Amino acid sequence: MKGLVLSRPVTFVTGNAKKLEEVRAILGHSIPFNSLKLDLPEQQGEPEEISREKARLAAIQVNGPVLVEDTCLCFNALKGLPGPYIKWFLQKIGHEGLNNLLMAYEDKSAYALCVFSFALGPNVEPVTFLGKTLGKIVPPRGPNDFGWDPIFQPDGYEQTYAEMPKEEKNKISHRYKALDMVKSHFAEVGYKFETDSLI
Ligand SMILES: O=P(O)(O)OP(=O)(O)OP(=O)(O)OC[C@H]1O[C@@H](n2cnc3c(O)ncnc32)[C@H](O)[C@@H]1O
Ligand SMILES: [Mg+2]
Repeated sequence: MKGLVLSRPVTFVTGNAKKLEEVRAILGHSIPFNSLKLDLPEQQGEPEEISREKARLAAIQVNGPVLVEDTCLCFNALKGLPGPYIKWFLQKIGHEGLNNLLMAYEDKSAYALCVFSFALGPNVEPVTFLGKTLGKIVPPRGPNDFGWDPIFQPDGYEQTYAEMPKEEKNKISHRYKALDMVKSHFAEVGYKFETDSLI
């Protein structure tokens, strides 16, 4: 649908202010969007389906074009767990507990996975965009202001996500990579916006 005109900006639906901060920094004005704080139910299942279901629910509530994302932290020694359940693991056992999950394993490697889903509106099948950054789980280092950033050290870096400048994280992160795919999709489809209201 080349050049499809959207009657309103995309609504990025999230309950997480730190995610929103990074999405704003990464997207800039490339896609006109506003944000809506909705704590959508957390589904179970495979990351892509969780993200798609989130978009379906968001599109019904917003009754318009929506963007959502679900983030997973996957430990290779645990065959990808905690994965999409990282939020509960983080809440219940914290950074130390997450390190302890790998105590019995040599393999501390992990990857951060971000799955964005975009739906044009209610009852329109969402499209998903994945971004993955490889790294390893380490004892916490750096400011504790965003989730599991202090325990994730991306491959090729000596710093954890938490220790590195935000601009650096936003150039290499799982969120940056997934949003890059979102931007390419919007460019390919050539969405036009009637309103050019920006966030
Ligand atoms: O409303 P939504 O968008 O769902 O926001 P959320 O906070 O519930 O986020 P998720 O469902 O994606 O759960 C992912 C968990 O991982 C955390 N998280 C997400 N992205 C992160 C990042 O880039 N660095 C560190 N922690 C992150 C987030 O705070 C949650 O605890
Ligand atoms: Mg969530």
